[in-house]
Amino acid sequence: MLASNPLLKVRDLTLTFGGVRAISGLNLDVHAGEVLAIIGPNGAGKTSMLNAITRVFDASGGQILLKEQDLASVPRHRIAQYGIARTFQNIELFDAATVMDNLLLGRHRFRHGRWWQQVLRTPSVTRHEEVARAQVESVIEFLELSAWRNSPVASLPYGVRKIVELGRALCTQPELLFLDEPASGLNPEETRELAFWIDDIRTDLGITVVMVEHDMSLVSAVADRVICMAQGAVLSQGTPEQVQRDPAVISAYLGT
Ligand SMILES: Nc1ncnc2c1ncn2[C@@H]1O[C@H](COP(=O)(O)OP(=O)(O)OP(=O)(O)O)[C@@H](O)[C@H]1O
Repeated sequence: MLASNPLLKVRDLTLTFGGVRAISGLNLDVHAGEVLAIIGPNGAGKTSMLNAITRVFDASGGQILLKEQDLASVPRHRIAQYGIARTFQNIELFDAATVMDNLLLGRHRFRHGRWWQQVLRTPSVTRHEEVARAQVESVIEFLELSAWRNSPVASLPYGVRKIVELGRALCTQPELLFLDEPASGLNPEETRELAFWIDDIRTDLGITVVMVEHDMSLVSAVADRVICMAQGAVLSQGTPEQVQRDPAVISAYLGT
């Protein structure tokens, strides 16, 4: 049974781009400890929803409440401090930098001290750097990335780059993790592996996961709950089976 007090509440959210209404009065809850999948036909507003919650775009109206705290006025660069991390549809990593350096960037929100303490490398700055490295090492171990640790990201297979991006998000030690089409570009075997990682992230690390995903094999394998969006709002929600069988969902996908 779902906890009565959601971790995240989205209420009457609206997002417009010029004359286009990408999100239109969206209401949804995310419960602590769940894996929630957001599905829906192209243009349904899934990525816009994710961008509004993670503050890439300013919503035109409505509320985004994380434990009752409204995120609407939180600047994008501070969202990680609220325990929120995300990955992107098109992987966003520093290609020339190594896996290790990309993961260390994920620790940015924990950077300690004023600029002069950083320059002088005071003991407390050094201590914080050690903690950062230890956290990065634990993520490398968790996601089995040690073989790639010193490789530039540009030299890695696509599927590994996706896991590195997931790792960078984990390095921020989030409470709530958003994944934007994590299976896109992966082959069926990589998608099956991804399902295990997502399950481990929820079970072993206790992180709540919200993923926007088209691949129903991944959704069925890991999602506790599915929300189908259409035209910027929630069309249907339930278990993966319930939503897949909903005639309204079938007709939204068929465009009828
Ligand atoms: N930056 C933008 N500027 C203008 N219009 C946008 C922008 N981003 C999204 N839109 C429009 O908002 C609507 C919702 O798009 P969005 O990308 O959120 O849908 P989606 O459900 O994620 O689609 P897909 O599954 O194809 O990624 C679409 O009509 C889209 O053209």
